[in-house]
Amino acid sequence: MVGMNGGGGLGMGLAMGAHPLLLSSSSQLGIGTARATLAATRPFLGSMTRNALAGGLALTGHRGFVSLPDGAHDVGKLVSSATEKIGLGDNQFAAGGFQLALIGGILAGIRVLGSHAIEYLKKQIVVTAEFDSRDESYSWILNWLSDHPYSKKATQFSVSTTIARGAQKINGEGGDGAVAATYFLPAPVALVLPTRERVRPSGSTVATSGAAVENITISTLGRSRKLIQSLILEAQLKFIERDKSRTVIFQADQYGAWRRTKSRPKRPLDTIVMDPKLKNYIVEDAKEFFASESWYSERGLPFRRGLLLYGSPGTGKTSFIHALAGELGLNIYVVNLSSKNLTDDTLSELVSDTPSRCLLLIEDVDAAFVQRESKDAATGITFSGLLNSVDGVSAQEGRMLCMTTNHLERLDEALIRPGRVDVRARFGKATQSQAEELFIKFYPHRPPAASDHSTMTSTEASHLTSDSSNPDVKLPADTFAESSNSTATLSAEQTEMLATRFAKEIPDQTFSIAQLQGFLMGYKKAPELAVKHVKEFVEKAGSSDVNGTTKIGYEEYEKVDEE
Ligand SMILES: Nc1ncnc2c1ncn2[C@@H]1O[C@H](COP(=O)(O)OP(=O)(O)OP(=O)(O)O)[C@@H](O)[C@H]1O
Repeated sequence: MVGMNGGGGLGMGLAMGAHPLLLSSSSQLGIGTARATLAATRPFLGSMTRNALAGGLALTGHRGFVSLPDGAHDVGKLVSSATEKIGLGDNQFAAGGFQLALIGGILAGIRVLGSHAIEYLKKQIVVTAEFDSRDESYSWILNWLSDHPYSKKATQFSVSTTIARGAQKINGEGGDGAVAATYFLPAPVALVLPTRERVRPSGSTVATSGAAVENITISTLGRSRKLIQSLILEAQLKFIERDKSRTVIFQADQYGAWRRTKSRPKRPLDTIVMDPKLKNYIVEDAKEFFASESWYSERGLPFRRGLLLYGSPGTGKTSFIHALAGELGLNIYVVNLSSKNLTDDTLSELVSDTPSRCLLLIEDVDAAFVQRESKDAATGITFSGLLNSVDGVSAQEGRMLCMTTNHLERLDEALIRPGRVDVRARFGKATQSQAEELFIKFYPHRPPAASDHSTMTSTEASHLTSDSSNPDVKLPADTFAESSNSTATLSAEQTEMLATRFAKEIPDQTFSIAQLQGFLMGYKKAPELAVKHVKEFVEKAGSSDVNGTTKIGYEEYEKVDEE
């Protein structure tokens, strides 16, 4: 390789001999001798060529220019006779320039031919596969490389916060944490000749392109593709195996292609607080849909289903779709209609590029359009473009379109007509029983035991909550045992009692689950304090103090935590 590069440098230098700049420079360096020689006698043109050649070499920084290879003499003779033939022999300057150009051309030709020959040879003896970071196969290979034994010995790493899988995790995965996940990715060493390269897509600049693109190239010696094929298959299977317990989320990138953005552990359906009948209906409907492809094809119906979830912010629409995807074992493809990069064509391509079994999610579908009018002139998509993508001929069979909106009334009827939307579900604010359910799910508790002596009596519990507005209320001593995590000491019965008291204070269908959850977050380890302060929270609702995240009685909480 080094040799090839060295040769390349020499060829370049000589090819540049045809360049006027090099010609004039050459004059300074060695052409004086050449001119004298030329003036004396033409048969010495060869030596002029040699001098010019030496000048060119000197300019390229080549140290060995004084000892030219023998072949150069032959080239010189060839060039001299060519100069004679085209009648430039009388004009020294023209002849000199022509000679330099010719030599440069010949040697550049040799160099190009040489690199072609090497490329050809490489193709004969090396099989190469290239993986682009814009494609999912890149993640398979990265994952495979990072798991491979050689990577454990790797001494070079790159650190990434954008690759959600396929690397040794050092800090929480997939956008759930406050700090971006960070991974050690082994830099490839010679195994089957993998190389990794960071490139910027052609035509883009630092200012215009976002992230640079990376390539991994894997080469194996020999002519058989089998090794690389089995490696790719192994990498893919390994990756799929890892994904089984996770929901992968894809988003359109700036080039209009799907890009895996994160993967999350599957969200269990029972973490979603909602009307159980509605939950069950949607889940069963989706399961039935995915199991009835032949039913659709027998009737000539497009094998697609549309689901529209509408309701106030923070009522669980998006969370439910994530849980549904987990339940069905599908990945989610998210389209952001407000994206400036999205045009009718890219949307149509994206929709047709989704896999045959997936959830296609368009969030806040009202955000881009009010009725048929585009909200923002800069949005590249039209209403008819959206409709065409949703149900055009290119729309992928076997996918479920899920749309969410906070404003059903703003949607054009055409978008939500049967055929495009088959199931509409309203997500309302929390009922009292949902507030109670949320409380129980929020605080972990011991499973009920036959003889539980440490349980709080119902009198204690009612004393606590009936006096919840009283700051001097005495909390039962055993509720806050030695552990700083007081919830660990609560039995199921205690938690249920507290939950009932909590829910009693929550007015029906006034707060979203997100708001209530935000309030409880202020008392992560102290359910009793949550109950104590819930009345205050409700009274202050609507004021800027209560946005669902304010910690009321923070100092008190800290005190409890220290005990
Ligand atoms: N019904 C629910 N069950 C469980 N958690 C919920 C529920 N509703 C909201 N949450 C919690 O509140 C947060 C926001 O919920 P989510 O994004 O699903 O609401 P949304 O209805 O999609 O809101 P938006 O309309 O603003 O997008 C999440 O952390 C979620 O866990």
